[in-house]
Amino acid sequence: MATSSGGGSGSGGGGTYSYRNGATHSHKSSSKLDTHTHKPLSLNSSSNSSSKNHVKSKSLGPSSTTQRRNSTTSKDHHPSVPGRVRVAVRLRPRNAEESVADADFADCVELQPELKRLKLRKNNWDADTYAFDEVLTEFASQKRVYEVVARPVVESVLDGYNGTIMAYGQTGTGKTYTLGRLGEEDTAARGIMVRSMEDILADVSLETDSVSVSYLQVNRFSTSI
Ligand SMILES: Nc1ncnc2c1ncn2[C@@H]1O[C@H](COP(=O)(O)OP(=O)(O)OP(=O)(O)O)[C@@H](O)[C@H]1O
Repeated sequence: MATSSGGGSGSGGGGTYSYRNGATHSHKSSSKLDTHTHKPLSLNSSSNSSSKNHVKSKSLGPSSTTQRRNSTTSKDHHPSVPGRVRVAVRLRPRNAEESVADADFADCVELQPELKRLKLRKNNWDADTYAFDEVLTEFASQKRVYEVVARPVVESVLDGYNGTIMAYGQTGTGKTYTLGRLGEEDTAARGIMVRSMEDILADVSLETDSVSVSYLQVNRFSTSI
């Protein structure tokens, strides 16, 4: 949803898409994009080892749900239509500069996490409301963001589906923080990429599976890998 870049007046609303089954998604926006794609992050089993009781074929389609592993978490995390794009919005805390300037974005952005809605006030009498699959406040931990946004996609990848996690938003809204933080100083700060790799590597067999990873950053007309 292109409207998930909530966070007016320089606040940090970053949208996060997650998607599985390998379809592409595009939207028209001049925002900078960070893309963490699971398609190149492919899992290839080099043998038909029976040591794994779940399928890792990339050719599985949505109709192959009967072949999916019996994962309660997968089901729990996919209460909605399987295969559709899910969109979350995360608001970052004010930074020091904004605090000093007493930026008033709190007055124009109102998160309603229970209702999974974000309200953008245009003025005292008018507001637009946007619905999301997840609404993550400035107090949401990296762990929580991973669990609600990325873990379902990682589990789908481990079931043999393609999946994509993409963060978008204007500069400084927290895309790199959300996706790319390594957490070297503080492991609680680990971002989606590190946590995804941890879960994937914990699940695969290093003897029989191969894992490749790529991380893309799309900035208007340029892409860096
Ligand atoms: N949830 C958060 N909690 C605390 N600090 C955050 C959070 N999100 C972002 N920040 C901080 O905000 C600043 C900008 O974040 P970040 O670099 O991730 O933005 P970005 O969207 O990747 O920007 P750019 O598009 O310019 O690369 C950083 O200093 C980062 O540490």
